[in-house]
Amino acid sequence: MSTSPKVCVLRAPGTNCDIETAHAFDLCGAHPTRIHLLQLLENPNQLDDYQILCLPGGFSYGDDVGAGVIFASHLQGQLSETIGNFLAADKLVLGICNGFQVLLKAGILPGGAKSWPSPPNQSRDATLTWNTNGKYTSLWVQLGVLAPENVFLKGIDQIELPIAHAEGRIAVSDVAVIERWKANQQIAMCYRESGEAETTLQEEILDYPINPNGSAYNIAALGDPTGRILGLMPHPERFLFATQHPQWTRLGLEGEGAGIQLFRNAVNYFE
Ligand SMILES: NC(=O)CC[C@H](N)C(=O)O
Repeated sequence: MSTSPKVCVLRAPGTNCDIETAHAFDLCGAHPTRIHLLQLLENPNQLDDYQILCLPGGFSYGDDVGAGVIFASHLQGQLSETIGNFLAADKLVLGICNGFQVLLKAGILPGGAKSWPSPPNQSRDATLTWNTNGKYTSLWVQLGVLAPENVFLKGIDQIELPIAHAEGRIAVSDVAVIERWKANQQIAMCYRESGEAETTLQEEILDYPINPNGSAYNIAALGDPTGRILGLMPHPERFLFATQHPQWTRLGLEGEGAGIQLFRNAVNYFE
């Protein structure tokens, strides 16, 4: 029996990408509902009704303390058990930009269910921090997929998407972290030059604007070891239609934008 998944698009004060993210899931036949974090805190059990949890982009709590930190502390605190149940089930989690920052700062990534619950103030082996250029940066980037088994990335080899962030640089405590991610197929996407035949993980940090934020190993997205969680800095919900691409006339693009495939893959998982 095929069912359309219910999607909880969880927003907090300062989230600003929830409407278009819900629209992306809607276009793919899912049933998205935008839920405010304060509503979920009042009744955490409502999350059990959903198959996909999506944390959209924006400026939750004004990026005070650090992008995603306050939102993350709510997930680690009052919602710890609810999130734990969600992660343990055969369900999907997607974090886009600020949502990725929340997933990483809460400890939902990189370990997923295995490393939950994740107490606040625990030392982390990776974080998202300020772009090397010290500025909020908004441009289109080329990405290569390195984890084709991640549910969201099925059938995508490379993709062009926009980024818009100030704290998008992946930093890791040491190279052993990268080795572990590599072994578990957790390095989901990397910034790359356009026109290259294949994407390889390379230590050399590619120059701006190819790698727009100076991320270690040019990493743009991470998954958990099961491939059911994805966090990415680029915004797939901003490329649902060809006409959203800045060069759509020159390139002769028509119809859908490439970003919609991530949402469709998530919906197809439940068929
Ligand atoms: N577009 C976003 O989600 C931005 C995330 C975050 N506010 C940052 O600037 O890093």
